[in-house]
Amino acid sequence: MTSLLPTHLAVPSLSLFISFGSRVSARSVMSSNHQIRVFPSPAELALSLTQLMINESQGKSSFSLGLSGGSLVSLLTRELTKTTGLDTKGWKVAMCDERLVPFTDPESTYGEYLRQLIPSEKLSESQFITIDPSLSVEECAADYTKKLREILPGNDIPVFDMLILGVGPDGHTASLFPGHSLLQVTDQIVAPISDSPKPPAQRITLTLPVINAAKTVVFVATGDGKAAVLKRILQEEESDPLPAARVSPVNGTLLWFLDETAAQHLTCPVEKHSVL
Ligand SMILES: O=C(O)[C@H](O)[C@@H](O)[C@H](O)[C@H](O)COP(=O)(O)O
Repeated sequence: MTSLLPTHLAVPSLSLFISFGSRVSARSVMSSNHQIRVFPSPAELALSLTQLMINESQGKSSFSLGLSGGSLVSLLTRELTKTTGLDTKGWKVAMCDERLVPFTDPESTYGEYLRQLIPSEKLSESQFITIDPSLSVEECAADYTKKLREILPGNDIPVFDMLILGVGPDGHTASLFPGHSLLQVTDQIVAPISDSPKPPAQRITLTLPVINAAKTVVFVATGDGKAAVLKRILQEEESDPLPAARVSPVNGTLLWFLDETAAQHLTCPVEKHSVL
């Protein structure tokens, strides 16, 4: 099959287009800037994701990347640490959201990337844009806003090259939770949250305007626990859409990277990929 994506977003893989059923909503229709890719296993997904990151950053003097926490950390770092010939010199890595805890706390997302990634020397600590966990959550969001504006100057809304997001079984993404007032924020690029339903309660998060300004947004979801919510996000037209369903890059590309278990309830068109 010929990919509709720009060549830098095409992933070298055996891919087979399949269309399931007839229940297709506007959200789930694949287009040149919206694709759902399904992999036989999380390992194949991670390999393809790494290839995508390499393709997108190749030949660029700088590559701004936002990473999420949760299960993504080990899925991604396991693959990145064994990738050879990776040129990450220009990479600047921010967090799509971060928990307000010291970096030594196992709950710290940056702390986890640090522990799992730095020993492999694929990235250095200085390439990460980190929060200051000694601040109050409001000050922390303001400080992180300043740091992001420094690395991504020139636009009212900073434009990341790539954001990698997870999705919770409740449909949250980054630290944007269903029904939360942060979903309405339009005048901040980083917002504080003190009542996160997923512990720890205090976090900072990118807001929807900055997520939707990114050039490429990749959602990663694996496992049974995500299957039901993915069907809602990708196939239902809800009057009050779940946070992950509100992600729709204005000028960018939206890619869903799922394993077969997470995609088990989808009846919309998807691309099946196998890279091993
Ligand atoms: O603080 C965090 O945990 C995240 O950054 C969060 O937004 C995560 O991406 C989702 O909760 C999915 O997490 P799982 O993949 O672990 O379910």
